[in-house]
Amino acid sequence: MTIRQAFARFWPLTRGDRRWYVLVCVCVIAAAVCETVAILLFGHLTDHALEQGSLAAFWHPATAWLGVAILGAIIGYLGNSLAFWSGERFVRRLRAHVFGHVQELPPDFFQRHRRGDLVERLSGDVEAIEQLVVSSAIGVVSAVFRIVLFSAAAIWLCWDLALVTFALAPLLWLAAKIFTGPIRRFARSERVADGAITSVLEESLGTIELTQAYNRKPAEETRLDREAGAWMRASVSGARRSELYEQVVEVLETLCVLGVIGLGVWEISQGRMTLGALLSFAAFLGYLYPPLRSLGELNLTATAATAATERLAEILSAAPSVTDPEHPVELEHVRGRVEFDRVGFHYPGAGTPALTGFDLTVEPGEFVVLTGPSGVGKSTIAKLLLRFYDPTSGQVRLDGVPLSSFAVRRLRESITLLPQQTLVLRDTIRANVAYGRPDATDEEVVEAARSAAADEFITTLPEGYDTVLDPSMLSGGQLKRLTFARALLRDTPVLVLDEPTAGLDAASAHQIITPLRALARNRTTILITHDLSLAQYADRVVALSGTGSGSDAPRVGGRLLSAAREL
Ligand SMILES: Nc1ncnc2c1ncn2[C@@H]1O[C@H](COP(=O)(O)OP(=O)(O)OP(=O)(O)O)[C@@H](O)[C@H]1O
Repeated sequence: MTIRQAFARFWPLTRGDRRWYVLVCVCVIAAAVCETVAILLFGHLTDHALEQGSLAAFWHPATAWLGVAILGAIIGYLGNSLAFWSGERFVRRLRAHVFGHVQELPPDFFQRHRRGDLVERLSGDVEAIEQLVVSSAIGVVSAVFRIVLFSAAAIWLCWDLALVTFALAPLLWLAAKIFTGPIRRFARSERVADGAITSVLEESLGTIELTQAYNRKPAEETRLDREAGAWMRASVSGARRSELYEQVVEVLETLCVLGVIGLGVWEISQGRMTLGALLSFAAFLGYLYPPLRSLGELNLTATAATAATERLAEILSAAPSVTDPEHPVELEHVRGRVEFDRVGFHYPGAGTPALTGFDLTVEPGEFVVLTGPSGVGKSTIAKLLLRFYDPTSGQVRLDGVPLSSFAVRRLRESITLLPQQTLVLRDTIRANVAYGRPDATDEEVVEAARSAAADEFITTLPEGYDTVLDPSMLSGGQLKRLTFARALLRDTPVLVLDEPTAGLDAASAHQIITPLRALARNRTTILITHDLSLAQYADRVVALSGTGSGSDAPRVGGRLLSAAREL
């Protein structure tokens, strides 16, 4: 991606803030004008006060110089503060934009990308793009204006000396051009290595018990060291190139200063120039080189930022797997009839289908246990019902209407999923229970917790419902009951539970039976499990065969009495 493409990709996000950038540019220009006036006053002071030794000639230009310096300082302060503020605003907006997009992406996207790398893209890469889109853009305007202003003043003072100075500019550009390619390469490697380091740290800290129990400390350290080595090589090589560039520029500048002084001495000896004019000219040179140099450096910064741009653009180009229809069907009074009609599904990029020709109808209020061998597609059925994906063939319907006819948000308001993993937040117990219904009253939260048999252990915690949850302070069964309370509070007509007893010992699994039945009461419930002891509570058991199609297990009086035997 070129700088121009990278800039064009993210510039539209600055809409609404551009007036602030214009104001920053105005401040930068005003500050440069103040500097120019100050330098001219310095020349005047040299010729009229210093050379003549006249104190009377000192006061007037000195007062004016001080006034201009104070004005320049105020404008500089306002401009720089505003530039910083608007840059950070852009970072915030860009991060929110990418984060909003990431939240709509399907589960397989998160399986393909390491979480640490995504975190790095949302933090470091976002800031690098700010450098390109806001700071560099303002920097270019500022540098160009200063160059024009100081050049005009230098030409006005002494045009032949100015020509010597300008002869150097193409050399500076050439140097920047030579160094751009390698610096960009190293910047890209550094960004990738940053992501890899965050991933290793995140994975390693997440599995710390496994690491300790299996004595894998040295292996984990080697893993981090490998990524850190790649990062260090890229970082040091990039810094070396940048430093070399700086030094080359220094030498070029010295060359030019010597040329100017030599020529200036000759001009003074010929009586064509005063000492004040030469000193002013040298001061303009001092002011002219930083913006000239910063143009080259901005090119390098922007080049380095394109690596970050590519990484964020990759996220933004990943499309959500489902979208809302143009005219969504309104969902009111959902009864909860769920139908899978000849459903086939292929995960993006997978070689074999996860489901083929799957049929299942669950009547409103029915409690169905879904079982079958591992990998047969049970969790996939839950994902299709929540519309994380649309089926590749066939249809999933709710109350007879295809799921794709509903707005995704509204559909998910009617279905509650309890995923296999017990997901809790580091927040209060109250906030955890009310996660699916933040507007619930305290009474409703307590009521849900009571029905889920969670109230009994919550009230023994030091601060009851206000205790900030640390998952290690509760048992697996208690955490599960907490998520049941969360689901109860949502009170949706359809409920999907994915392996609620997975990871629980027999005693904990037994503890969740009563809350589970409370949860399933009066709503369409699909319970995915390998644990056939749960089958006795269901109206029906559906066993998925290896081909992915469903078959109803025999029922006795509407209730399966010995599920294990029948299956
Ligand atoms: N994101 C994915 N990309 C590609 N293939 C996938 C993805 N997720 C699941 N699969 C595959 O789809 C098939 C069905 O997976 P699914 O998780 O639905 O099975 P399951 O019956 O729930 O298994 P288990 O009982 O072990 O949880 C499996 O072969 C699995 O490897």
